[in-house]
Amino acid sequence: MNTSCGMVHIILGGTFDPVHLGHLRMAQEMLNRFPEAQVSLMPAAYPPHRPTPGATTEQRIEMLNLVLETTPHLALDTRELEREEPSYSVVTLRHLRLEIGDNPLIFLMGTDAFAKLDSWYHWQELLDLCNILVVGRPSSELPQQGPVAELYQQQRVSKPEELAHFARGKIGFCEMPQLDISSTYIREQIKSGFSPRFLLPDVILDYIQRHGLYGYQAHSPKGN
Ligand SMILES: Nc1ncnc2c1ncn2[C@@H]1O[C@H](COP(=O)(O)OP(=O)(O)OP(=O)(O)O)[C@@H](O)[C@H]1O
Ligand SMILES: O=C(O)c1ccc[n+]([C@@H]2O[C@H](COP(=O)([O-])O)[C@@H](O)[C@H]2O)c1
Repeated sequence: MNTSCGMVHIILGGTFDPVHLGHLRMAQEMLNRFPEAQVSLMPAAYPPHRPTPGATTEQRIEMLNLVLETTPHLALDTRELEREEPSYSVVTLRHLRLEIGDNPLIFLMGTDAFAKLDSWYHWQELLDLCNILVVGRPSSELPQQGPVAELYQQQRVSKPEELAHFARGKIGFCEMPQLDISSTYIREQIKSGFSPRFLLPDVILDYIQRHGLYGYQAHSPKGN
C-alpha cells in the first residue's frame, strides 16, 4: 500500500548478546537515511532458532540501556520481553501494526538473517505487516535462488529511502561500510582470554568485565 508519509518506524530486532558496533552502525545508518524516523533496538526475550543467550535478559537490557544513554536518538523497544514465549517476529509485528496503524514500518536485518527468512514462523505473513530492509553483512549475500530470492525480486524497491512511502510489503537493500563483527566472535574472544576491545563500545566491555560475562577472567593476561 502506498501511503502518505506518516511517522516511519524502524526496528532492529536482535539477541544483542552483546550489542556491538555492527548493530550500532546499522542503527546510525538508519538515522542518517531516515532522519524523521523512530529507530528502535528490540531485544528478543527468547530468540527463536538459537541457543539460550550467554547473558541474562536483564543483562542484555542493561547493556542496551548503557548504549542508549549516549545515543539519545535511538529508542529501546522491550515489548518482546513481556511475552513468555519464543519471540516470533510475526507476532510482535502484528502487535506493532495495531499500534501504528498505516504508518510505514521497516524491520531491519542483515543478509545472514534475510537468507534464512523462510525458516521463520509464518514467514509469508511478514510482508503483510512490515517492509524489510536488508543490510549487507560480510560472509553472507542476498539469496540468489529459492523462495526468499523470489520474494525479493517481486517486492524490491530500488532505493532504501523508498520504503518510507510504503506501510508494508516492500523489501529494500542497503549498502553500508561492512563491519565483520558478530556477538559470537566477541564471546569467543572473551572466552579465549583475548580482548574484544574496539569491536563494541567501551562501556559494554566494562560491563562484561564487571559482571564476568561470557567466561571473562579478571586476571587473564591477554584480557583488557
Ligand atoms: N556486523 C553486522 N552487519 C550487518 N548486520 C548485522 C551485523 N551484526 C548483526 N547484524 C544483524 O543484526 C540483527 C541482530 O543480530 P544479533 O543480535 O543476532 O547479532 P549477531 O552478531 O548476529 O549475533 P550472534 O553472533 O550471537 O549470532 C540480525 O538481523 C543480524 O543480521
Ligand atoms: O520469527 C521467527 O521465527 C524468527 C526467527 C529467527 C530470528 N527472528 C528475529 O530476528 C531478529 C534477529 O535474530 P537473531 O537470532 O539473529 O538475534 C530477532 O528479532 C529475532 O526475534 C525471528
